[in-house]
Amino acid sequence: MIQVENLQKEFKIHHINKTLHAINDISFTVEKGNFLGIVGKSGSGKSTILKSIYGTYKPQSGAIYYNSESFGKINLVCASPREILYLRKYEIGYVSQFLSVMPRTTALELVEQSLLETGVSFEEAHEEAVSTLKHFDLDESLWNNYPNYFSGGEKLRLNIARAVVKKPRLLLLDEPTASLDNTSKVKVRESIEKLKNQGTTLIGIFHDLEFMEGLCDEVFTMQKVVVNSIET
Ligand SMILES: Nc1ncnc2c1ncn2[C@@H]1O[C@H](COP(=O)(O)OP(=O)(O)OP(=O)(O)O)[C@@H](O)[C@H]1O
Repeated sequence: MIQVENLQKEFKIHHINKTLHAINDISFTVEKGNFLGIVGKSGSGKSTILKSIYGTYKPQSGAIYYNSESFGKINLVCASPREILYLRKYEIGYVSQFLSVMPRTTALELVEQSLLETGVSFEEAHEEAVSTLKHFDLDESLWNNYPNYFSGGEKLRLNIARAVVKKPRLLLLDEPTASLDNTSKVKVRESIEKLKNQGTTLIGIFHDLEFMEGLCDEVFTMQKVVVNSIET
């Protein structure tokens, strides 16, 4: 489903005149329906990999071949912004610890919108949104509130609900359980298992290794980067 080949991403830090090598020569493959866990020290480049797959970052070299339902085999490193937007809408989901909210949009509307943009009817979007929010135990009194002032855990559960409701083909998880209590973590785990059973391919970063136990099919360990910045 995903084949990452010799991926390299660097950032130019202009004010200190340095180039920072975030990831260097990363290669791995994820088969359809499998879950790859990425582990490694803080700053080793785990999020950079996920953001490169999601099209947020453009790597300097290497390739990310994704087996798309609509486009066939596509190299995400060279994909056009239009293709990336299409894939984000219909095929690839991303969950981070942070929720990006839309002004004057309630929690329920955010989850509904996620489905509406794929072309389903309002009734279907509403029904699915309600059952997903219930599944993640987001208190019903919050559904019609704006999420700006939600707690960290509430935002996170909403963020996960938004991605999961679409049942994406590929789901990228960037520490989605970071600020959750144990009960919520179990809910997330259940959803991941359900998605896996439905054939979703997953790549996830978790600091909580216990959480990954028995969930991942494979684990990719980032090597410690000894020197990752050079003068330019
Ligand atoms: N947009 C950016 N601009 C400049 N440097 C960046 C940017 N994004 C990431 N980096 C740098 O790239 C390196 C890798 O960051 P990344 O967030 O991928 O690491 P990580 O392994 O996910 O870390 P953590 O576990 O702490 O979240 C870090 O040194 C970080 O400072």
